[in-house]
Amino acid sequence: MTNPTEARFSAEGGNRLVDVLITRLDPEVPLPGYAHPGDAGADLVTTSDVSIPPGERAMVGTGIAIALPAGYAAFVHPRSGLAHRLGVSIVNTPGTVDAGYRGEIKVVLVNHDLREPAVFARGDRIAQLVVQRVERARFHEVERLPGSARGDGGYGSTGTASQAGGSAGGR
Ligand SMILES: O=c1ccn([C@H]2C[C@H](O)[C@@H](COP(=O)(O)OP(=O)(O)OP(=O)(O)O)O2)c(=O)[nH]1
Ligand SMILES: [Mg+2]
Repeated sequence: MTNPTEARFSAEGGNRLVDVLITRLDPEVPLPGYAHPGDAGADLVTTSDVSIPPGERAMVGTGIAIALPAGYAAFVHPRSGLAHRLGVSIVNTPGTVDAGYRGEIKVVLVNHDLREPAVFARGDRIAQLVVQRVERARFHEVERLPGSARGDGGYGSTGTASQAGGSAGGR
């Protein structure tokens, strides 16, 4: 594996696998692990014990650094179990790890619960990393954009009621 910037692939089940170089900044942390075949996210652990007071946030280290191939990014996503059980998410979800980033992957956890502190021990799985192919845009400035069915409607313009009956104009 001499050129980390060139994507190399293999296959496993339905997934295309891309090789990603990784170093452990903390020799005791496990490599990011996929819990099941086909899972999109590989779990990341915290290297420190942390207690996040109600409504507050904390940046935790994961003890790993990676070199993604060019054309890839990794996204740090929350774990749904922590969200459901504890009210814990990630402030900047999903966090973006650029292909050129060689520092430690860190996670900015937030405790949305307003009563209980969120307590994690070193080695607990606190987030998941999703590696994805990404495009970069070439931006072409124009006077007028082409028309579309949506136009400038957004921010709830379609309402919340079911549209199964085909009625337009939501509320
Ligand atoms: O959850 C995250 C998000 C980012 N990063 C690292 C990798 C990423 O490549 C770098 C910069 O992230 P981002 O571009 O989101 O932060 P910024 O505030 O724009 O910082 P910068 O000015 O360094 O780009 O920080 C993490 O370790 N975890
Ligand atoms: Mg940035």
